[in-house]
Amino acid sequence: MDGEFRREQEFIDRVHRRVDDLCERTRESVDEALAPVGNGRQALLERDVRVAESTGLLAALEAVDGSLCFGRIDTSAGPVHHIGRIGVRDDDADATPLLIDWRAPVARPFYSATGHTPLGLRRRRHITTEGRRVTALNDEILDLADPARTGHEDPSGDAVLLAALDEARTGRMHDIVRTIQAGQDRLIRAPHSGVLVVEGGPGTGKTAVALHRAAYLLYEHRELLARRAVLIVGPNPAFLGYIAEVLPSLGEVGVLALTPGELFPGARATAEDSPRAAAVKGRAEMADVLAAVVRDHQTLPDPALTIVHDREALVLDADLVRVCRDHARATRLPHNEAREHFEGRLLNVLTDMLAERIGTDPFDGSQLLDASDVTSLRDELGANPEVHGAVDLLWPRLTPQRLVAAFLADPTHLAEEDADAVRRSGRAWTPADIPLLDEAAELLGQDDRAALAAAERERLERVAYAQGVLDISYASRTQEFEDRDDEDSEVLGAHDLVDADRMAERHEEADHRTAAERAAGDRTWAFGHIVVDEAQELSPMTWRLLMRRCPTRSMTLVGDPAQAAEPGAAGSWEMILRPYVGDRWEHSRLDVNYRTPSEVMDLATAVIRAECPDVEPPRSVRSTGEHPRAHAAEPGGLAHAVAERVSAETPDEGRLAVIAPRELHPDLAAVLPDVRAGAEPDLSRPVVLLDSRQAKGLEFDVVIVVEPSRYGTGDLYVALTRATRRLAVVHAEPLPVALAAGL
Ligand SMILES: Nc1ncnc2c1ncn2[C@@H]1O[C@H](COP(=O)(O)OP(=O)(O)OP(=O)(O)O)[C@@H](O)[C@H]1O
Repeated sequence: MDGEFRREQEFIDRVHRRVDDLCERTRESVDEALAPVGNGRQALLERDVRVAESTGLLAALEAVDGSLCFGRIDTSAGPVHHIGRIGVRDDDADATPLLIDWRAPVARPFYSATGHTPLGLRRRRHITTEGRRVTALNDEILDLADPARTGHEDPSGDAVLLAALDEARTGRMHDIVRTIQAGQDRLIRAPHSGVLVVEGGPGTGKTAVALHRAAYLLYEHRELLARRAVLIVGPNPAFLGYIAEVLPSLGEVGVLALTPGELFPGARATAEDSPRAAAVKGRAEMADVLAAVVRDHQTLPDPALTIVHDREALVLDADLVRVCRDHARATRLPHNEAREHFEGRLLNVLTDMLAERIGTDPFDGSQLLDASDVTSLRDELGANPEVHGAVDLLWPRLTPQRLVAAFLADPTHLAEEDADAVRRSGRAWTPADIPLLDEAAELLGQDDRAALAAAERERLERVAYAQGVLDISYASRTQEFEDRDDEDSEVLGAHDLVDADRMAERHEEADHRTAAERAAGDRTWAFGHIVVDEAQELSPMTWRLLMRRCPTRSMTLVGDPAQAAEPGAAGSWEMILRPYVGDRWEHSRLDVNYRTPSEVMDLATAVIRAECPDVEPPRSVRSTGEHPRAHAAEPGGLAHAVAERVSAETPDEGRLAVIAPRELHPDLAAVLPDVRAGAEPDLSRPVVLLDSRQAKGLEFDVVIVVEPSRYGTGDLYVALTRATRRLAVVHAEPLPVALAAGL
């Protein structure tokens, strides 16, 4: 071990000792806090504070164990900074920063300095560790005039990146904090406000950038985002499982990840639509259709309704009810909220009718009832079940589920062929129904205001209580947890981990829900930031839903129109965004493919260009020398040919995916050992069976694409670009022409 190695090892040991120490003290603090305390309010308050502080800090510290420090920058001015997944301070009187969080401004040159623009750096060092042991140093000299050399120089500057890309896949996405490239870094650290669109071909790191950006924003705007949470929308459950560990490993917990089929609390999509039905349901015009459907429930009596009150028959005809309906509609309130106005006006009409009937002097026609008599009459009418029945009939209370289910059973306001496409027989919701439910909820509004007001009163009491807890926490903060204003104020404190709202929620149900968890159950939650992956797939109706969830329009949208399952489903970014943000959005491109070797990418490029000649696929950063191969199966022997390929290609380390049309899955699962066909593939297994939609966003060391002629071009392009090392194609049917030409 040379001197450079030894010094880095000593440094890494020191940081780990410090973190172990912090963990130990934090654990003790949790144990102490959890020990029985008296029933006194003060004791309980203090315990809440300590548990909240300590468990959050512990989670952040434990999440990064083993890969704490990965870089170092030596500045021309002299100071040296070590960069890590979290920031750590020394135990000395000044709490000197030992390790700088990768997101801190001081760390930025580690990612963006070049020989041309060294940003004040002399040298950049990548430190590779296995567990706590330093295994490699890779240095880049950024100030060529500086003669000092360490013997660990990496002249190409990309050895660490290429080694990371060559690693066997695990079925889980890993963070890229060690090797974020300058172009990616710029997007990760782009300002929080506004809409940022990141477009790029397969494997260009769009998902990685979006997730690291979320982590960066949670660091930069942690107060706001811990309170409002970040929503990540990904294409399918397998994808969300795949990315699940990236953010916690970066130390972030204020994140809610959902598929489009989970965006409406209280309903979950479990069925699939035909492409035609999904397209119809996704059109922006569906908002008008649903508004018309709601209006259809605000009916006029035909024939007239008769209400018997005190033996008087009061007749409500269409003209009278129309007046009430116009009045309620003029309030422009959602349907369930406007009902009260309808009911009020209807009662007035009935009261006038009744007063005239029973209160008119038969001799001179004057009104015998005074104002208080009329009020009593109105109250009596208001208690008459027949009046309630009439209101229920003419302006019923509606739930989004009832409204949308009734609409889908008998679709109205649609052209006949569209109605035929969306008419459903089953009861399960599909992903395309979710934005319809949300739209319906907007149109209907709440009808339980009394209950909500009571709940709000209770909540405010709990917030007041929790504020007391936090005030104690602030007054009793230790230096260890104290937040600092300087550039690397990375150690979390109670005020970062909890706020009064969140604390209040804990007391509501004695649970420990984060803002993200609360947001999951609240349709009207306004997120602090929304990240959408595979954004090219979302329909205009889903965009409407998402924009409602983000009134500040702070969003990161990543996608690749060439990978769209239904080309042009939502139109261009401009068409999507203009209605919501005008031209106030930024568009950027990533054009280096970090996943797919050039041999595989060349083939995928030929396939996509055959249909979309204008597509500009990304340039692969690696080549493996292994060309994709086609394997023709005997008639009837497809499954066995696939099984043979799987056994020949399964890597010792890493993952293999068989990507096949859904209808072939039962036959394939029957011949592939340990492989199950199902809606939610288990990516932790060495061999996984998927269809192309399920493979979106994922990657595997080896990919076998089965019967490619059955895919649309977008889906085939996705399937072909999932491999990090090798691709094989197995088919019994003729291959698509462009694919055959490239193999
Ligand atoms: N700077 C980087 N350092 C190391 N690995 C990287 C880097 N950028 C991207 N990668 C890796 O490249 C692979 C592809 O990245 P990612 O999945 O984010 O691409 P994508 O653009 O979302 O792809 P697709 O559109 O095909 O789903 C991942 O394994 C990711 O970790």
